[in-house]
Amino acid sequence: MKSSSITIGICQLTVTPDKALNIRNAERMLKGAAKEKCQVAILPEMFNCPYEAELFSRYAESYPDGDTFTMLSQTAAQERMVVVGGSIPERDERGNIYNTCFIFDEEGRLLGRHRKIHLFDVEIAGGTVFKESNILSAGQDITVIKAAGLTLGIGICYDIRFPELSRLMALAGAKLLIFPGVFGMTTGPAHWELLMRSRAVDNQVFVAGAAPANFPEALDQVYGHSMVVDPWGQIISVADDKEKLLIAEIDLEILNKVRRELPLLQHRRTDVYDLRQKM
Ligand SMILES: O=C(O)CCC(=O)C(=O)O
Repeated sequence: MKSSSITIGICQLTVTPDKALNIRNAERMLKGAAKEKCQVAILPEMFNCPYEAELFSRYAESYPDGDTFTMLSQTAAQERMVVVGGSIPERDERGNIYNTCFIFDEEGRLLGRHRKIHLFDVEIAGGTVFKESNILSAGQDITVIKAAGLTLGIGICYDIRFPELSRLMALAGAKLLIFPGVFGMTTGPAHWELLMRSRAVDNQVFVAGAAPANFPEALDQVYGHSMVVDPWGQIISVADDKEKLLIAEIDLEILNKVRRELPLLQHRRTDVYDLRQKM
């Protein structure tokens, strides 16, 4: 492996109604990623809880208490690997519930936390109907952190549809954007790959999308297709809808080459338009 690159692993696991089983599965796949020498392992959105709004409150945990946090932190420390904990329902001290990604470093310490900013409130005729804001509160912060010698930007699922967010993360130095996400069978086949590749090309960054595997007995079928895209917009690794550990190499030489040859970010006309983070 080159010194300019790191290996990441996406754990595309099956999420069942059994929370304890989901946590054990996540631990098993994280350990599998460590065996493959991944420096960063990534779990999907809501990996401890089926994606059903009524269940979020029942499966929620308050940091630092809870079986999910304990497993994430211990596994990160035991395997000396950064763990990007997909997301879980998180309850704050006032009882609000967020869709939150917790990130742990190689010592098992909490590195950062991303609360999903854009809530998925949609009504697609003949397809998906969902109103996350009935149950969830929205995050207010943009999450860019340094881990494993790399700057990471984290968004969750619907967050990927908002190019401003990805651009702000890229401008803050993120070289790998990570989106745990559960796209269903309405928007998944139409938009998942398109969005991953668009954000990669827009910002000349690597993009990793971490989805759960499809669980045939689930109420709603999910699309799966975890993938990693390079800064040229090429898919370098992709799963189908089955359980899989997806490995990819993030080589910053590729990113630097793309940015050198096609200096998109330098060509922005900030004298004509501007984009600012508010808080
Ligand atoms: O944007 C989409 O099509 C899917 C988003 C979603 O399922 C979510 O944010 O939970």
